[in-house]
Amino acid sequence: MKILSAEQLSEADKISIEKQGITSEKLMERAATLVFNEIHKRLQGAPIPVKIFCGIGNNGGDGLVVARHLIQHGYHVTVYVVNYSDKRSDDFLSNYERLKEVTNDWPKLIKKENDFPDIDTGDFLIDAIFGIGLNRPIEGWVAKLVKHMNDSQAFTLSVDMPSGLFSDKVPGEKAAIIEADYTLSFQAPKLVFFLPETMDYVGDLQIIDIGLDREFLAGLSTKTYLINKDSVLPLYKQRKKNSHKGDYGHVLIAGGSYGKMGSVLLTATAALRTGSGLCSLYIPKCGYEIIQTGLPEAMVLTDPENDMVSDYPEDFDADVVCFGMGAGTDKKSVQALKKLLETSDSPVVIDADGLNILSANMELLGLLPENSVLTPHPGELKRLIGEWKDDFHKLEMVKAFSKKHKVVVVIKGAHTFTINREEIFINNSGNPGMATAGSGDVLSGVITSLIGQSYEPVVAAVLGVFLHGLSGDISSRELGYEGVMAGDIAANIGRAVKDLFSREMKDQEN
Ligand SMILES: NC(=O)C1=CN([C@@H]2O[C@H](COP(=O)(O)OP(=O)(O)OC[C@H]3O[C@@H](n4cnc5c(N)ncnc54)[C@H](O)[C@@H]3O)[C@@H](O)[C@H]2O)[C@@H](O)CC1
Ligand SMILES: Nc1ncnc2c1ncn2[C@@H]1O[C@H](COP(=O)(O)OP(=O)(O)O)[C@@H](O)[C@H]1O
Ligand SMILES: [K+]
Repeated sequence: MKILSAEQLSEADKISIEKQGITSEKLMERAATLVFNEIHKRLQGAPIPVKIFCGIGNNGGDGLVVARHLIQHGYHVTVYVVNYSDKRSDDFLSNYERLKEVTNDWPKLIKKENDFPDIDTGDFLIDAIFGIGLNRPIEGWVAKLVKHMNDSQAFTLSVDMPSGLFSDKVPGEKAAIIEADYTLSFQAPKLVFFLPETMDYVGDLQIIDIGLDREFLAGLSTKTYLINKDSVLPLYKQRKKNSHKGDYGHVLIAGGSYGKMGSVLLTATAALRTGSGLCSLYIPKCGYEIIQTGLPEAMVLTDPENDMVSDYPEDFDADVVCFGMGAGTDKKSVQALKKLLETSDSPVVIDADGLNILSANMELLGLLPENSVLTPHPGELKRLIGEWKDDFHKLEMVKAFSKKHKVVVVIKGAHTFTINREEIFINNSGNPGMATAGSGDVLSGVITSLIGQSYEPVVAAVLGVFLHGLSGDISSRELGYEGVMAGDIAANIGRAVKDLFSREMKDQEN
């Protein structure tokens, strides 16, 4: 699914109005009626106080349309106009007039702090103050109103965007922003909804298709995508009936150290669960029995060292190598990674201590085979590329890094971002149950396995991250967030693949 900028969305508005021969007021009516429908579906006529805060632009206009429909359906509605200026938009004004059709209660104007209404925790708030038109931070009494709404702890639904969020930049640290419980956003997701610094304001997100011109939307170019089931289904390669283990890749996983053999065990398990034909591990001697007992399906080669890897078997014929989990950063392990990079010309996957070794020995970056995949969490990323000012700056820095070193970078997090040169793929599967030791090791195994099965590295990363998250979702459904362990995520990868094809789940998602 494409992620669009505010400019692209405004342009899509204009074109759709022209091509569909409708007025902007009609488009507002259509969009806001869909918002009303969603609210009505959930509230089912409940007699709770609904307080709608409308700005004076088109986001406020949406709020007025929603208000009209709610009043018509018998809800207990109070409409507030957040009167921060006198420049009301045309469609706001016409919908302000149209409220007369359904009520004699004129909206209450808020012009200063004294006008703020009391808000009870049990109220249902609709935030239609600002949408994609916000062009500077909210200030003065409007900022205090935002705080008043947030402090109330009342359930808050934002129309299009939580007011105070910009679609294309991170607000300042002390900015006033509505903390929505639910956001109903028009037509396309916005990048800020997924960034670590701003995603908490959004609450649960639902994108509403307001029927903008399909042809125009299809032609819009973007380099940023939200990845859901529909995006990954076409990437998946069906197995051939007439095939054998040699067709599904031989992966080699190198790493582990004394006390940290579980990490490579998890990676190798995940690789086999993702369908690798053959899986070998290159580990220190101390791990031999652990792996042979823990994963009889895997083959094991040992390093001359007992406690860490210090070397690399250069004549070993693997389709893809993954290096780093549990490896430590000893000088000897630096040599091991160096030798791997010097001998390999096909893409490798580097995770965990492999990344820490790269950060401390930047000259090794030049040895990375083209299209290698690096899978840092934010801490590892900082060591690798340095500090960023905010999440947008981080994305620019990672794009530059990806271009310079010709690698794919997977920034792990609640929404994992896969960055390939200019392109950004934002993952939309997964849950907080996956915040548990070793789940990153599992992800490396999944991605490595897919590369071994001949997926392009960037495709392996995007599909692998999605499957890993989906497997986490299946695991949490069964075990609860707290109960999920990394091994469960590895164990459920096959179910995640099956789940990709289940229609029922797909329908629930949208
Ligand atoms: N296709 C779509 O996306 C549609 C969008 N519509 C709505 O239109 C909204 C955009 O409307 P507008 O462009 O009128 O903008 P907003 O309603 O988001 O903002 C209102 C105006 O306030 C001013 N402003 C910005 N920041 C301010 C600040 N900090 N303090 C005071 N004033 C400030 C700006 O001049 C802006 O035009 C969308 O978010 C959506 O809710 C719908 O009505 C119809 C379809
Ligand atoms: N709140 C969350 N929601 C979704 N996915 C998460 C969440 N927290 C962690 N994850 C996923 O779990 C994995 C954690 O990886 P990492 O930080 O490397 O952990 P470890 O080093 O213990 O393996 C990543 O793939 C990340 O995207
Ligand atoms: K809003």
